[in-house]
Amino acid sequence: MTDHPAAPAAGRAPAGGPAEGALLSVRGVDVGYRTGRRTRVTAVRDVSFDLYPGQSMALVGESGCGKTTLGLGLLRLLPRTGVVSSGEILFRRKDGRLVDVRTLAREDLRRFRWNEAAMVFQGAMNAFNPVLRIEDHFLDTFRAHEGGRRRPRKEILEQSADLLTTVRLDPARVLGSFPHELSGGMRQRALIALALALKPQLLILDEPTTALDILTQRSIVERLAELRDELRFAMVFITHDLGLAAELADRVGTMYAGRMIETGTTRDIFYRARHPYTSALINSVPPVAGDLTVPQSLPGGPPSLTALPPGCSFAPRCAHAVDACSHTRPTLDVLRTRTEGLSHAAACLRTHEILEGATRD
Ligand SMILES: Nc1ncnc2c1ncn2[C@@H]1O[C@H](COP(=O)(O)OP(=O)(O)OP(=O)(O)O)[C@@H](O)[C@H]1O
Repeated sequence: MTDHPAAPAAGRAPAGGPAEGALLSVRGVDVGYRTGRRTRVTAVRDVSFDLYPGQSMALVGESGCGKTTLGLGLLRLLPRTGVVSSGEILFRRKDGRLVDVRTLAREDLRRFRWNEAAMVFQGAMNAFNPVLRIEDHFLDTFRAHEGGRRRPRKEILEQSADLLTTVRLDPARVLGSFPHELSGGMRQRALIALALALKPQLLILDEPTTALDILTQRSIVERLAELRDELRFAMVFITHDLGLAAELADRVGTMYAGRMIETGTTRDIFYRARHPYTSALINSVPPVAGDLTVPQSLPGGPPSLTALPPGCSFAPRCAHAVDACSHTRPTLDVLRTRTEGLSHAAACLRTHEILEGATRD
């Protein structure tokens, strides 16, 4: 059963300027990488969404679909060969001003990162400088990003100790340690504490618990959810782990070949997926809820970014594809309108026809 009306699309998702009350309004963002003197690939195409304060959005999709590129692009942390080549990244700053992250000047961008938005990468070992103790990372971060009076070391270390305690680490053990002296889980927690140091309004987490054992993953995820409730930061959570997405996210965006092809509440996506790719992704792993069914593999892989099919990028792998799918590119159409960016939208020409087949409940 579904509560979706089998009605025509209610409009395109989302368009126009910034959404009222949103922390982040992403509009038509493309991100490209230079691959040679005259060659470039577009790894993220025409992505738009709104994120509201305190919301948690998971980005899911197979490897190479553009999740990390989008996350890096939002904070302008792309490698030198990468560039946000079009669109707007509108962000409501702590002082209430709306800025386009794309146009921030160097110094302003430096203040924006950590203070307003921070990113936690996969594999904290690479994020830490191996020759600096954890306490030095905190000192450097606070000093580099706090303007005005230079605070005494003791005061910063006390604050750092409090932050480490919030992620359930023992500051007496951790502050004086070098990164390699900590376990992977401890390092990842320390990195989350560091990312939260300047009370950002947005945290982008890229596979923050991959490579950790399941119990450590669980405890970090639970703590993150609690911290989000306490501190009200918004999260963009990049993951391959659909179980984690279901647990930590209010909403999910599915990415395929650089586009966001479905977005909705976590319930929409896991129980009423309306894009065959999202359904296939969910069916390829044991269910996160409901009856135990046999996972079905999804043959093939995403297309090369340099040779995208003219119509729907998923058509060559899609069991529901018809002729039109190979030449008409579907737009991300709203299927069910909700406020605060929680509308359910899918980019599939056949959404209404394949409705029943795509639902799980
Ligand atoms: N520095 C780069 N130069 C050129 N192409 C790149 C670069 N980084 C990523 N890409 C390409 O951009 C596309 C998107 O990659 P991205 O890492 O964003 O995907 P992803 O969905 O995050 O994958 P994963 O889940 O494996 O991290 C891929 O085709 C990738 O090959």
